[in-house]
Amino acid sequence: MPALEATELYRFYHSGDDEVMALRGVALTLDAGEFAALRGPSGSGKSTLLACLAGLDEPDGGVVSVLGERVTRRSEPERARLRARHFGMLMQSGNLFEHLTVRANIRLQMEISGRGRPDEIGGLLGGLGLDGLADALPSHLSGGEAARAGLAVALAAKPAILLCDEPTAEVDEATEQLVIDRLVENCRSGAAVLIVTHSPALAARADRIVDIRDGGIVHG
Ligand SMILES: Nc1ncnc2c1ncn2[C@@H]1O[C@H](COP(=O)(O)OP(=O)(O)OP(=O)(O)O)[C@@H](O)[C@H]1O
Repeated sequence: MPALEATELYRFYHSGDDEVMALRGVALTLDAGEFAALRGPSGSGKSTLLACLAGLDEPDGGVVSVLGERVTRRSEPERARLRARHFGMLMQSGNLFEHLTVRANIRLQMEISGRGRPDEIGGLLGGLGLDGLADALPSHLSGGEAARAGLAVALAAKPAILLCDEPTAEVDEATEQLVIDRLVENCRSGAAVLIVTHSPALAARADRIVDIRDGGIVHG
């Protein structure tokens, strides 16, 4: 059984009289232990796809299943339960509660998912080059630090499926390698990993490249 399976996903947006077809019949299967990089130009549908896969957005057509359980066409509380149980997510923004420290954000994720231990937080942050920032508030972090703190939250519960939107967008090369190493590590421990990225270094470490154009997968 695949970790994540999407069939015939469609998503339309309306603005005024215009209709944008953000996803047009996307099919994607991701196995446990597989590391896939999702590439595509701006506006091609990458963030929309991630949101639909994670059950953060409801597609207008198609089905998403996680470990054999359907995510689509369920109530928000049911989708939230599936997200907490199976997913780690890093989106382009909104990954951290601004009034909570980095440590408290990670603890909250551990509590919601029922997995991970507070004594692991130091190691998690150290592994992402965030030593000394456990007690910082998100507003005191740089863009790159906030993305890595969001990634620490996503990794905290050792999710079966990890979905990340450009985790290395704002970091230097050495830090990028650190982030890639953590992603690969999680994948080797059995997670299915899908990363939206423009980074050649990250794509080079992926088992598989998925290319999306105009809401349709053209390769992978
Ligand atoms: N809430 C929305 N309302 C209307 N149109 C939207 C909305 N969200 C996305 N779109 C449109 O859907 C298409 C896909 O957007 P999406 O954000 O998924 O692309 P992307 O590949 O992630 O882009 P980027 O790399 O710039 O983040 C674009 O044409 C975008 O303008």
